[in-house]
Amino acid sequence: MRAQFWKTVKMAVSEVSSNKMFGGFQKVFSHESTWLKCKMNFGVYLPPQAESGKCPVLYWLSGLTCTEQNFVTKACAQRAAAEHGIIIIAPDTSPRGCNIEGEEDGWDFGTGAGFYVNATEDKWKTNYRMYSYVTEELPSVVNSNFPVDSDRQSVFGHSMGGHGALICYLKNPGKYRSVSAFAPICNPISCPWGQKAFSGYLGSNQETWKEYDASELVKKYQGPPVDILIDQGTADNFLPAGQLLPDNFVAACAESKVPVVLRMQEGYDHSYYFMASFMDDHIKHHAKHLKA
Ligand SMILES: N[C@@H](CCC(=O)N[C@@H](CS)C(=O)NCC(=O)O)C(=O)O
Repeated sequence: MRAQFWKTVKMAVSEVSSNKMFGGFQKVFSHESTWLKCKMNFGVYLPPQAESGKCPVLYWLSGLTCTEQNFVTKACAQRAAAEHGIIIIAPDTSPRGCNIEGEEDGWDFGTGAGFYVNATEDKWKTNYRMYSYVTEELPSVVNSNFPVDSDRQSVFGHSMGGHGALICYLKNPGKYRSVSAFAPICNPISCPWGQKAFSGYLGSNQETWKEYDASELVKKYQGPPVDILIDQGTADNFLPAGQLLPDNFVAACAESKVPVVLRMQEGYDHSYYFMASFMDDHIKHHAKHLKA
């Protein structure tokens, strides 16, 4: 029998599903989140290399309306993760079932739309703390339950989660080795989705919003050299709708001399079909940094 030393650690998680894939396992676990005060699911892809030793870890943050299932079933990330020996963690996008009035009223706020911020408004602040959940609680759960090399972690994501990845990276210099995003909401304080979410979770003082806006945060970034990769489809209908604003982020990066590669991908939309098409590139980008 192969060594599975990490299974001796006390498990604070319970397995929901497990499917062998590319020699490793795509699993889903649930746990009781202390920070969010509810039960949360997260996906874990364990590459074959995780059977015999520790592997670097890549956190994926999904977009509006998603659960952990969207990435697990539609992103086509497992083949490259197996090839490079990287564990991928894919959490849900918000707390669920907290019985907060208005939580289920729309698809772009409340359930499925946590925006990776720590809410400060009374109604939301007890549960909607996705920033601390993905940067602190979840990594400690993951590090204590899976064969993770915790010094080697990176983050990427899509849309709301692409922005989440950028802010997790920019707010924590040195914590993540690399960052990338698909069609991120680059400047939430200047777009309808972001303005709705930030006014709801953070209140009316727009100065506090800047602490969670990548185009603002990059202007004051001081940390290790950055190598940001962003893919954006030209046929993404949220681009002309002014929700994504990649040019604002690129301009802010130029102002602060932070290098960024924005690739405009001809004819691709906002969907997981688009992301699946470039997923290998993103995992290769992270592998370069995680294994350096
Ligand atoms: N409300 C629309 C748009 C929401 C949307 O496009 N969400 C993106 C993230 S911003 C997504 O990943 N949807 C789930 C999927 O495509 O699997 C819908 O529910 O389809």
